Amino acid sequence: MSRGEEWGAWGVTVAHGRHLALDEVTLEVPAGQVAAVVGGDGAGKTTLLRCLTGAARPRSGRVAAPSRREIGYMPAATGVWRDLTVAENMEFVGSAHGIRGKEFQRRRDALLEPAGLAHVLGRRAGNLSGGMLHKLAFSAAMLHRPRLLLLDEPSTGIDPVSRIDLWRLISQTAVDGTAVALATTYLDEAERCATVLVLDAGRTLRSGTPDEVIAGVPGTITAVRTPPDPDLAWRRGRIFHAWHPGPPRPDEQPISPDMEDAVVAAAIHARHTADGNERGSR
Ligand SMILES: Nc1ncnc2c1ncn2[C@@H]1O[C@H](COP(=O)(O)OP(=O)(O)OP(=O)(O)O)[C@@H](O)[C@H]1O
Repeated sequence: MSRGEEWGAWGVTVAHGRHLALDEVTLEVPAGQVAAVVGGDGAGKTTLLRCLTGAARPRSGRVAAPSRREIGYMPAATGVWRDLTVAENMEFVGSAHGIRGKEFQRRRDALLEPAGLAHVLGRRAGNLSGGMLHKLAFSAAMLHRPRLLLLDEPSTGIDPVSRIDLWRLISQTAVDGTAVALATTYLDEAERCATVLVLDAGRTLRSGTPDEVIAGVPGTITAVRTPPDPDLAWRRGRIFHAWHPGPPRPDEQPISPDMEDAVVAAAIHARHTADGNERGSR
């Protein structure tokens, strides 16, 4: 695929029995960009990535993805073999893709050097730190130069410094022209992606650029010490942010929301609308 073409899923619905894991969801993944899929447990993030790999078959909708050999996939559990060394993990993946000899070594070194793993080739993966393990999984997923890279919660559970390292690798991969889609529960990570798709129980709550998602927050968000309604508020450090569906009241000073505010407010709004509950509009 050359730059400018686009992989993705358009209007896909995936059902498990009567349960809809995805309900007419669209995700576009252009080359050279990182597209984030965010949402809580069971939102449908993994199912959407699995649609792009061909492992999940939508009941309706359209998927455009390269062949499986041109997809890199890093599962949430990393997919690394813990009993194998770093070098053996890379060799195993390399042989599965038919990459051997000098070409393999060049590619392995080009990935492990920036990942900070070149000096631990002989260490068992099970003895790596969490951050190193995730960077090894990322390197293995990138070994065959995939056109589409899918990362399922790549930075969950790793320390903040490793998160920064991993993000440097992810950003460079997109800059080099790969199309990247990742599932994450970290909203600060979503904020730095080209596009964000916010899922909740298989439905699209919001999608667009981070600025569009933040600008699309309905109602009013304020900063308060004591929330008037705990169901419509969330903690931000030592204070709370509170949402209501109407315009700002005369005594209110609305805050400028960030991605976390936007996503939480969108989820509360969806619940509020589904309930037909007008508590917040007084
Ligand atoms: N094979 C399956 N059979 C039945 N239900 C499934 C199957 N796979 C996923 N689901 C259901 O589909 C919904 C979406 O799951 P999915 O794993 O895509 O969510 P997620 O956003 O990745 O969350 P998590 O991080 O918790 O996995 C959930 O309700 C889940 O229980």
